[in-house]
Amino acid sequence: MPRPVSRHGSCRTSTRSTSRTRPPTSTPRRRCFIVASKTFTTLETLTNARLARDWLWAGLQEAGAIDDSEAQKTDAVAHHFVAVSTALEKVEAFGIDPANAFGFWDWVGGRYSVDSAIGLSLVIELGPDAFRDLLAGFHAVDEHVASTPLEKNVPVLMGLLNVWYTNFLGAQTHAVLPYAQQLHRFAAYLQQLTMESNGKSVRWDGTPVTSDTGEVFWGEPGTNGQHAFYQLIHQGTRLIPADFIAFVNPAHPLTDGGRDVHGLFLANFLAQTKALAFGKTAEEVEAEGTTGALVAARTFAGNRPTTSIFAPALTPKVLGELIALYEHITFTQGTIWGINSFDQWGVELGKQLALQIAPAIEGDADALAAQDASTQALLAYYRTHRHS
Ligand SMILES: O=P(O)(O)OC[C@H]1O[C@H](O)[C@H](O)[C@@H](O)[C@@H]1O
Repeated sequence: MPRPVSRHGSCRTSTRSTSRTRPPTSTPRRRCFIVASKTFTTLETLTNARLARDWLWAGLQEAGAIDDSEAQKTDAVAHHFVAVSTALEKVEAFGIDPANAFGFWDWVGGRYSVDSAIGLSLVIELGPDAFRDLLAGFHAVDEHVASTPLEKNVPVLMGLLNVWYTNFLGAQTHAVLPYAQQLHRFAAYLQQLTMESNGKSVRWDGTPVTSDTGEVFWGEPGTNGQHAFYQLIHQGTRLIPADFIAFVNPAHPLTDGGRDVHGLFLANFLAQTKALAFGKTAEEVEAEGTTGALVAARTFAGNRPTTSIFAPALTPKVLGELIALYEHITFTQGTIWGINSFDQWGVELGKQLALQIAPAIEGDADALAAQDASTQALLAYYRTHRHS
């Protein structure tokens, strides 16, 4: 555990972390920064950390709390910053005392780390009880996976279904459609989990895979999607398996003219999955009085696969269960495909190239000359049009 830090107020008294790109406006004396980066090398994270450090120094100097000496600036960082990282020597080089770093294990990939020390900002935001409940949700699903026969093992069955949709029915994408606005970023969360894990084309042994792997995960809250892209899921030419996620009890109960708003809302969830499963035959369309070419346009083939995930309420525990469910689904698919769901060399390449290109953006002639023609042209455009 990091030791408490005080003197300037700082990490012992502050209660909120920040991951904003603009520094907070309140007094720097009361700010504690949590820099969360496993490798402590990620360009965006470290840039934000340096900006926060500059902001802190400037604010403390303006308030007369420190002077411009290196000793006092170093001391300020030691008192106002903690880290969550596995790279303790880099944490120290930044100026954070490694004793003020929450560690975890280097084999925990970012996309699997919210339930590790990386969740520190969540502990602060939600409180330790809620975070414990979140962990209990993860644990419940882990136990289920470890102790349930494969034919009844929910994440295994869902993973196998995804392999079936992808490799036998030709599905390219997978939609996740929560009927809860609080989960409006859940599909984006799952994009890192599933696509970074299973976006691979060679197996563990280096041989090329012989079938498609990792689907494109995407989605939006159902109430938005059903007025937008559901049309393609209902009647398009592509097969799009979809997970519908809904909750019996709403976060904010409301009534409209005496009717439960959430009940009306859930009617949509049930209607959409029913329509996708059973469609509408030409006979049913004609029985409604439709004739001619419109009959075909109003006919729905149905048999579009969906999975309904229905829970009592969106609590921290249920959120933990949901995340763990998808983690195990991802692992199941990766296992069937024989790929390593825990590396991400494609992302690493982008990070390395960004470090090489950054000097070219700043005008370094050698770095510019080292780029390919397309990147050089884009850099030339940038340098021509950049203000000041
Ligand atoms: O925690 P860091 O080392 O800063 O990494 C942050 C992120 O960097 C990359 O984008 C990786 O692909 C992610 O898996 C990781 O979560």
